[in-house]
Amino acid sequence: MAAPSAPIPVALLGATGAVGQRFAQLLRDHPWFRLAEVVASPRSAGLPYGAALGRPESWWLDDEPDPLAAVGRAADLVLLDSTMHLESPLVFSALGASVAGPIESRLAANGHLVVSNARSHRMDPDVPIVVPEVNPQALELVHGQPSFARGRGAIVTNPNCTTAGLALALAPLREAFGLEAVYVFTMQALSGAGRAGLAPPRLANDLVPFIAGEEEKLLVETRKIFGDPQLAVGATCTRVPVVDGHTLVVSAKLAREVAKDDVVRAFTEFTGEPQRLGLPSAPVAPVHYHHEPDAPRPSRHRDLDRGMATHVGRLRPGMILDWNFVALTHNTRRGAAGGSILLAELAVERGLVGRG
Ligand SMILES: NC(=O)C1=CN([C@@H]2O[C@H](COP(=O)(O)OP(=O)(O)OC[C@H]3O[C@@H](n4cnc5c(N)ncnc54)[C@H](OP(=O)(O)O)[C@@H]3O)[C@@H](O)[C@H]2O)C=CC1
Ligand SMILES: N[C@@H](CC(=O)OP(=O)(O)O)C(=O)O
Repeated sequence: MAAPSAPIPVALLGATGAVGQRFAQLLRDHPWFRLAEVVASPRSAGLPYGAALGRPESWWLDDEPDPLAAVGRAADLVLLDSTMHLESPLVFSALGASVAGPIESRLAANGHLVVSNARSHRMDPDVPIVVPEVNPQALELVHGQPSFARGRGAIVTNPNCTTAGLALALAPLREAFGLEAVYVFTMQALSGAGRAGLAPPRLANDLVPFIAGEEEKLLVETRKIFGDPQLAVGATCTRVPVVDGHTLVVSAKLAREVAKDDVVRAFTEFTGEPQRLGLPSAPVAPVHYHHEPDAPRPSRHRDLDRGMATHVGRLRPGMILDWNFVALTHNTRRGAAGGSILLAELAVERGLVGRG
């Protein structure tokens, strides 16, 4: 498709949080979108965005230490309160789930397409959870949303950051061989817990073998993305002292017997609609297969292909389920802000932005 004739103005809710800052960084030079409105809590509203980001313990992107350079011209925008009227047709939400639900619903009713990272609406029957390479057809669900049917806006979501990486790693196997059951053990980065995880004192020389609600979300969101309510998905989720990048140890039972070469080929040949359409944030390959014995590792692999791919390695036959492997995904790029921006590009391509 042709790029929009002029950049589309976008609003960003939760602009000061860990995911919001990643959005602003990724939007700085985006060819289709221009960050025009930034929204945060009442404690930040009224401040220039750059000044809010410069407050002590306010900047969370370890890979770009200067907030003003990271967000560019958006530093001059004044932070709005979430009750204020927004002009932008496209709204990205990086709000905490405790406040996101009603704010996102009101904006959709007012004609905005809301692309949300929050879990608040993910499991609503008429709200799609979309991983653009895996289930782009799910965008059709918006036609069932009352606001959309009235010619107004809609809500679309990307999954939980762990689910996003799991779905990308499983999709090639499911597509090529069929998938019957999955067990996943996760080692999740500190940035997954937002500023609560990144603020000092950071977890060190320790791990936390529990993340509230995460194992349940992995089950229900994976089933919804694959449209398979029977899929068996077991999980144990842990927090480890890595800043960015969720690492998953996956065991998968396939619907038929296959050789290792076939599995590797399924990973390496997997591609999707973002690649076919040449969307600006699409990774060259959604899944990168690594042959080195100690790959993938967060520090070496999470940023490859702009942090938008899932990295798979250590593939070997399993004693309990058919195949074991390790999958790594950048949680605030592909798992959050980058995944949302890719989804918004797909929504633009489908004509879902600017109806209201
Ligand atoms: N971190 C990750 O890897 C992932 C996170 N998510 C989801 O993304 C969302 C954001 O996460 P994260 O950035 O980590 O969270 P943070 O806690 O770092 O940031 C929360 C943001 O919400 C704003 N906010 C809080 N209360 C209000 C309010 N009443 N009105 C308007 N804005 C408000 C905060 O503004 P202020 O600074 O003014 O308080 C801040 O900008 C969450 O729903 C999370 O579950 C999803 C996938 C991955
Ligand atoms: N729970 C994830 C991040 C997150 O916020 O997930 P969700 O958007 O599903 O609440 C983590 O801790 O790494």
